[in-house]
Amino acid sequence: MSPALPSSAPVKLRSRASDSHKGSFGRVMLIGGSRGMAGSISLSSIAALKSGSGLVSAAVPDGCLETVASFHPAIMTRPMADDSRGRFAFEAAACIVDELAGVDAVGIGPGMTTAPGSLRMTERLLHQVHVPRVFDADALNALSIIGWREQPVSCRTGKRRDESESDQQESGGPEAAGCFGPLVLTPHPGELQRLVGVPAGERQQQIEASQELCRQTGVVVVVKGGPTVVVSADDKYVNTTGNPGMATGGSGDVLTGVITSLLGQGYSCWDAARLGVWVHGHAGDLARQEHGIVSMTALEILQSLPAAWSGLT
Ligand SMILES: NC(=O)C1=CN([C@@H]2O[C@H](COP(=O)(O)OP(=O)(O)OC[C@H]3O[C@@H](n4cnc5c(N)ncnc54)[C@H](OP(=O)(O)O)[C@@H]3O)[C@@H](O)[C@H]2O)[C@@H](O)CC1
Ligand SMILES: Nc1ncnc2c1ncn2[C@@H]1O[C@H](COP(=O)(O)OP(=O)(O)O)[C@@H](O)[C@H]1O
Ligand SMILES: [Mg+2]
Repeated sequence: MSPALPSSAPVKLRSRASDSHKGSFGRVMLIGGSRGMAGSISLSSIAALKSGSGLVSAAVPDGCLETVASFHPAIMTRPMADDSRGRFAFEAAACIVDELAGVDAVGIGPGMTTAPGSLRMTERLLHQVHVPRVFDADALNALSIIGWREQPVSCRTGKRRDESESDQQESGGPEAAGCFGPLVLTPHPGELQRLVGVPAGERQQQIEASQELCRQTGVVVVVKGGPTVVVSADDKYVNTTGNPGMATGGSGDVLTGVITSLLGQGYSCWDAARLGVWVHGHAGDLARQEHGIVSMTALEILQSLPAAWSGLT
């Protein structure tokens, strides 16, 4: 029996002009990975490619560069300083802002660990980078650890107040809407518990706390689950695709790449998050159809993205 046709996508896919070139569809960078978790950032990077990005780079700890590079020849890799355990070193954070010159969107977090270098990297991405960003996995854990909402941040400059005397006079703090620029958070319930302090089992309360977070900071939150709910300051979207076969390691890493790609193509955070979760769930449904709910893996979700996107063009 074939599954029911999917409900329609919440956002219309943009058409491609005949004179478009790779720069027309966004240059994106995925940041993450570590020794032992090179697969996660590879899944994200390939998902971005398969979601239409013109150019995809992966910034990874030097020690896992060859592994990440070997998964797909079209992914460019940027070696970043690593520590003795194959995680981002503190020095990696020093040059990440320069690495992002000319990049249209960034996704950070999968497989990154919460090593000191990763915490610093996340902090830089939060305060010093203003292109649209997706924070997932360990970037979310890093936010919880660094106490991102308690830090006095200038909405105008993005600097911490103690970094700039002139900011002392400015009104508004990190709680003012839009402080962090265009930013999508993609927590699963465990990560969300760390972020907002509401237990993973309390789904409705987690959604409400996420919306409060959106109101205070201007971010968009993808509350993962079955079904995933996308939350903004004044709206909620309940996704209609996906299935429990997607409860398999790496499926969220694929989503990170999909949403980052859409941000790089110019979709707003709200549209990129809604369209991203929809097509990701649709790919999951196609993977289930072909491989079954028991055996499907994140790799099959990734490999179903072309068919999922084709249904929209
Ligand atoms: N191939 C690779 O390289 C892969 C690498 N990966 C990388 O691994 C790193 C760790 O990420 P993670 O998500 O595996 O672990 P973590 O953040 O500790 O969260 C788990 C905790 O949250 C709780 N929890 C409650 N509800 C939950 C829910 N619905 N969904 C999920 N969890 C839920 C859960 O509760 P429990 O299961 O114990 O009931 C547990 O206490 C990260 O860098 C990631 O990118 C992965 O992407 C996989 C593929
Ligand atoms: N029961 C389910 N029904 C629908 N989707 C699910 C279900 N379980 C997990 N998913 C989806 O799979 C993904 C899991 O993300 P995440 O937990 O971050 O995985 P990982 O970190 O292993 O890549 C999310 O997009 C989530 O919505
Ligand atoms: Mg995850």
